[in-house]
Order: sequence, then structure tokens, then C-alpha cells
Amino acid sequence: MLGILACRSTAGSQRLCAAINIRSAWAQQVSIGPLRQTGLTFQYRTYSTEPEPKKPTNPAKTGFVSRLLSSGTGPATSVSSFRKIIALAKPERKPLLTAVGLLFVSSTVSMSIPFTIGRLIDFFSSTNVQIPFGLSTWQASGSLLIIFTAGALANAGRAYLMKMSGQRIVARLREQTYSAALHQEVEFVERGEGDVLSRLSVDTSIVGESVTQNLSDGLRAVVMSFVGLGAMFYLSPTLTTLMLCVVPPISFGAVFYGRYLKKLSNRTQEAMGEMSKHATESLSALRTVQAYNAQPQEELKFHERVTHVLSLAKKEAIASGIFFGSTGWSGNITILALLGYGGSLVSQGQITVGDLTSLLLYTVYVGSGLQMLTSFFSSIMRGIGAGTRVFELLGRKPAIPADTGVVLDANRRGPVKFENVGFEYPSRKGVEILKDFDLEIGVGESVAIVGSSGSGKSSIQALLLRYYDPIKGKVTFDGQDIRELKIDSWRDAIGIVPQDPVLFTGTIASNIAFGNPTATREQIEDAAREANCEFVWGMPKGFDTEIGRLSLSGGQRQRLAIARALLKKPAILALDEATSALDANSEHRVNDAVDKILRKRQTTCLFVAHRLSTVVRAERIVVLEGGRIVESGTYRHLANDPDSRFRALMSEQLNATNAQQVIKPHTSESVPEPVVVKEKDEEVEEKEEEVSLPDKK
Ligand SMILES: Nc1ncnc2c1ncn2[C@@H]1O[C@H](COP(=O)(O)OP(=O)(O)OP(=O)(O)O)[C@@H](O)[C@H]1O
Repeated sequence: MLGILACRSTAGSQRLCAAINIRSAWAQQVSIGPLRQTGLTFQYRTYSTEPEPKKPTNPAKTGFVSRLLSSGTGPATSVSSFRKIIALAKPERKPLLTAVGLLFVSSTVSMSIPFTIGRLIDFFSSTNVQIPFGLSTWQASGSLLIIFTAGALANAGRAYLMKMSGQRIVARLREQTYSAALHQEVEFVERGEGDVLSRLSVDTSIVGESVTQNLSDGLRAVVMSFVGLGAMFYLSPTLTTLMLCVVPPISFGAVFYGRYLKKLSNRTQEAMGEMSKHATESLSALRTVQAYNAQPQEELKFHERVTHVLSLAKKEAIASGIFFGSTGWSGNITILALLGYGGSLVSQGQITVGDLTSLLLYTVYVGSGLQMLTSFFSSIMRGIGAGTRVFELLGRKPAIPADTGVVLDANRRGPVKFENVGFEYPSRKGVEILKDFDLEIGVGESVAIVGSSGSGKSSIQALLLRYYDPIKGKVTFDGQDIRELKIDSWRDAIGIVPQDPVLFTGTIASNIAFGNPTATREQIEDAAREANCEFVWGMPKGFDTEIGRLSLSGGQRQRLAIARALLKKPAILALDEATSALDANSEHRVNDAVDKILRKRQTTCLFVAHRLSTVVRAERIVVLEGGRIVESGTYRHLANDPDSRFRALMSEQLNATNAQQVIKPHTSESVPEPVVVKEKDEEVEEKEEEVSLPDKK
């Protein structure tokens, strides 16, 4: 038995109107394994089916919408999320309303198809039936062609407007989410608490789809179900009542069983994800696997995961078999029952063959409409689940607020002071990294912090940059608590050279000008010259060389990072030295760049130092142990004290990096002089000549 089924693929993009076997029509009413069908195999998370913790609520006080929404997330969040999703559509009011108008036109045309087919069958099978309005056959055919073309055009317009509105909403939402993520405190993003990337890509798409595509499908489903039912009652109330007793229960049964199948399919997908994760991990570490002859072990682990996938797939196969068998069977039986009873009504002359055909077609429309309605609600729930996550990020107040505080004057200079600072990482509450930490660094002074790995050196810099705030005490600049300063103006005052400088996609020039988009080429070159980046001039494309094609050494990366920091003309330079050793030449070039900074500028320098050659350059050295300063003094002072912790620490490090080089007590002649702040002097110019850095034009 042939019927026309209006069904929608789970990809949510295509409407298929096809003459298909009624048995498969029943089977198609539920979507099976939609993740696989849509190609979204990476998206394992489900939204509506896994309720998030619910907030206690008084059910008596919540309305229908709240109760409906509360099945997925906490009612209050869901309702506000629902409102926000609707609010998102406001700027798209015009195209969306036009699309809804077009939807009614196209739905009216498609809902008239079963009726038209019935009339056509009656017209061709009987001589008594007249064409309405006294039209000739050609005129009627022409009118139908015009009506169907208008319906198709309306449908095309609706699809375009809905799609574009959805995409514009997603684009706006993505930009807002990205901006919100960039302004969060680093902990939130870096530790993956925010799961920012999935909110940015997947969740925003789901939200956009739920305001446009789902809304359109929901409206179409309402039209299909109600208009279909109305038409059926008009054609034959008795047959429609019989149909209503049979079709909706079977339809809903099929939908719910389909959901069970979908869950099974999701579990299979998850297991497959685990399997691929394992394979990716061991294949990407193939050298280690082979070095330890761990292939049999890895094969066994992979076998366990494959077996798990197989057992789930078997369950899914059995469930699918039952599903297709039973839906096909019940569909055929229902059609048979309707045909049997309908046939008897035809033979009694109560309805025509055309009416019966129209009725059967409307039955399929109504069944399909009901299925679309149930999936409409679950899509809305999915949209709300995703929306809650997106709006949570959009509405999240960063722990370090971006828009409060006084703007720091770019020319202000003053000492940096850590006063009785206590600090622990938010993710490791109770573990104090810094305890009663006191340190003052004068204007233009250079201080090197040394200490064993994990003693808290980098944490001091993290506090200086306000990636975190201390839990006790304060950090001040020129006597003012840095928490009172507007964060961007404070960070503008600091040039940071991290342990492992990050270079972004783009040219060398754009990397030096990172955060300084208005810097001129001359300023960029000056900064590079000052940071001893002579290697840039040696490249065929110079500052326009794309970073992606380069393989830069650690020293070169550090010098580029120094240039980037210098371009800001910072009041404070915070340099976190790489722990890994640089070759002698690179080390010399980095240190020479540092020397130039120390000599030329009134820049306060805070080094996290690992290399002796850097340590000696600082005017003062502080030794950190267990989050406290245990020693402080000049290099000469500390190195000459045979019992100093500094000596022990440096000996350990030297022994580790160079077994030959053992630190000896220095005589006053052999200790290198720390670099003290001077006015611009000749020595620097000499050095610049030595390395033949390109002259400033
Ligand atoms: N983001 C973080 N969250 C939680 N703990 C952290 C974080 N960063 C560092 N820690 C911990 O804080 C302690 C101090 O780390 P920090 O990086 O400041 O030490 P460090 O002296 O700079 O070490 P290294 O010389 O190895 O770079 C360590 O125990 C480290 O594991």
C-alpha cells in the first residue's frame, strides 16, 4: 500500500515528501541512531535525557511551561534559559515572522494534497464528479500547477529565512560566548571547568537551531496534526474516530521505543569513542609502546574495548529487529483494519474511493505530525539544556572583574610590594603555595627568584599579573593595592616573558605586536632590535615571515617574547626563564637582551631564574622555599656564604646540567657584577655593534 509521508530527516534540514511503502513509513516515524545519521559522532553528550541537579521548587507555584521545562533542567534556570532563547530571536523578528507566514502557505498547499488526490481519483473513476468552479481539466491542472509551485516557493523562502536567521543568531551567540570566555579568570578556562570549546561550537548551534528550525518544525507539526484531523473528520467522522483509537497509541509507542533505541545507539557511540581514544593514545605514543614491547598489552586493552562495542551493537541489533518487525506489523494491521472498515463504508456508498484514499493519506500526515511534535519538545529541551550552558558562561562574573577599578596611568612608576601574601590555587584549596610572603622591588630594580621546582616561583608572577588574587595580604604598586586597578590598565604596565612563549598563527611582526595592534613597523623593529632578534633580518621575508613555517629555537622564541614585552614599554618586566638549557650562543643573546633592558630602562625586573647566567645579572636574589623567602641578598653575598641555601641550590642545578661545572666560592674578583641601572651607556652600543644588528633606518 502506497502512501505519502511527510517526514523530516534527523539532520533537521530536509523535508522529504516521498511515495513510500507504508510499512517503512511506520518505521521511519522514529529516528534511530541519529548521531550516526547526522554525522555528529563526536557529540556524545545528551541534554534533555540526563537531568541536571534540580533546584527545590514549589510545584504549585510553577506553571505548565515550568513543569514541562523542569523535566530537563532546574525549572528556574530552564524558564529563564527559555526566555533568553526567545529573546535571542528578537533581532530576527522580521525574517522569522515572514518565514512563519511562508510556512503557513506551504503547509496549506501540502495539506491540500491528500484531498486533491482523492478528488482526482474520484474524477477519473466516475463520470458523475464535476471539477469545482466549472473549470476545464486543463484549467484545473494549470491551477494545481500554480498552487504547487507557489507552495514550493514558499517552502524554499521559509527554509532560507529560517536557516539564515538561525545562523545569524548562532554567529552573535558565538561572538558573545567567545568574548565572555576571554574575560574569565584563567583557572576557569584552563582547567576545562568551563568546557568553553563545546559551548562555543556545539551548544551555540543547538540553541540557534532550537529557535529557528525547531520552531518551524513545531509549527508545521501542529498544522499537520490539526488540519489533518479536521480534514479527516470532514471526510468521515466514523472512520476518523476508529483511526484515532488505533494510530496515536501505536505512534507514541513507536516514538518511545525509538527513544530507547536512540539511547542504546548513543551508548554504542560512546563505547566507540572510548575505543578510538585508546587507539589514538597508543598509536601516537608508538615509540614508547615499541620501546617497552607493550604491543600485546595494548592489543588486549583494545580487544576489551572492541568487545564492549560489539556487545552493545548486538543489543542494538536485537532491539532494532524487534522495532522494525513490530512497527511494520502493526502498521500493516492498522492499514488493513482501516481499509477493511473503510472499504465497507465505500461499498455502502457512505464515502467514495477518493475519500478513503484521502483519509489514509491524512492518517499518515497526522501520525507524522504527532511524531514531529514529540521530537519538537525533545529538541526544545535539548536547546534549553545547551542554552543553559551557554547563558551560564555569558552571565558568569569572572573572579577577576574586567571592568572595575581605577585606570592606571601608563607613565606611573613605583615599587612593587608583596605584603604578607598567602596564596592557594582555587583548585587545590587548603594547599598553601605562598605563606606570609613579603617582597619589595624598587623602581628599576632587578630581582631574581630562585628555588627548587614547585617552590612557588611562577605563582608569584601569576599573582603579579592577577591571574589569581591572594587569599591573604596584598600586592601593591606604588602603594596602591593592584586589586583597585582596572585589570587591563594594570596588565598594560607589565611585560611578560613566559617559560615557554606562545607564538600565534601569523607573521613575526604580528606576533611581536600581539596585544599592540596599532604598533608601527618601526616600533616593532626597534623592539626586535632591543631584544636581539637579529635572526629575523636574516629571513627572506623578514618580519613578514609566517610563524607557521618556522621552526624556532627556544632562545629565538624567548627573544621574540622579550621583543613583544618591550613593545609595551612596560613599567615591570616579568621574565620566567625556561627550565631547559639553551645553547651557549642563545643564552648569550637572551642575556645580552636582558642586560640592555636593565641598563637602558627604568624597568622593574622580576626574574624567575633557573640559569646561573641570569641569576648573576640581578641586583638581588631571593631564595624561595616552601612558599616563603628563606634568603635574600646579592649574588656575591649569597654565593660566598658556604652555608647558604642558594649555594646548595645552585650546586644542585649545576650538577644536574653540567657535571663538570661545580660552583666554587667566589673571590671578589671572580664574581660577575650585577647589572645596575645606568643612563644609556656606551657599553650597550658596543655590544650592538659586536652582533651587527641592523641599524635603525
Ligand atoms: N594552576 C594550578 N593549579 C593548581 N596547582 C598549581 C597550579 N600551578 C602550579 N600549581 C602547583 O603550585 C606549586 C607551585 O608551582 P609553581 O609553578 O609556582 O612552582 P615553580 O617554583 O615555578 O616550579 P618550576 O620551577 O618547576 O616552574 C606546585 O606544587 C604546583 O604543582
